[in-house]
Amino acid sequence: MTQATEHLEAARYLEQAVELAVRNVAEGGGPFGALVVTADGRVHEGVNRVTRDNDPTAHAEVVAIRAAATATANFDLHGAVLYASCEPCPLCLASALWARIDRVHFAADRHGAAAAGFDDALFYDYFSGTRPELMPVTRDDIPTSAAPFKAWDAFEGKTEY
Ligand SMILES: Nc1ccnc(=O)[nH]1
Repeated sequence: MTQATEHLEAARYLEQAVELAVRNVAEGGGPFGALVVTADGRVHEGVNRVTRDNDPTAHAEVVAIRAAATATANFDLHGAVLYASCEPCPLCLASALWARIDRVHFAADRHGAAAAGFDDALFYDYFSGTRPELMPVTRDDIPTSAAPFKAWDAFEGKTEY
């Protein structure tokens, strides 16, 4: 696919993601929508459901990834593309990495989200190491720390991911 054709395809899916986001606001959700297009060409939708489900992890991108994994009965979404109405936050990027998604396209960016009152840019700062005070993370090593990995290593029936 040429770059121009890829951009046109991305724009088409991003318009859909933005439509989902706009509709979701009227339905009481956050202003975010996302699509996962799996390798088979099927389109899996997600909208932000944080406040309606009392689920702080229910970002549009995560909801779309969950829908795609459920519909394809596979935790590995390689060959899939994520389209998001807004730049995916670190949670969503990590989710896409774990899902083995090929690539990501987004429309608005973290600064647009910040202007609307969302903390995406702030959390990017946390991960870049400039705002460690937002949430201290401490290691407390204990004698059994390695036991789960030893159990995993020894277990013959494991499903690796
Ligand atoms: N990029 C996003 C930020 C916040 N909520 C979402 O659903 N998506």
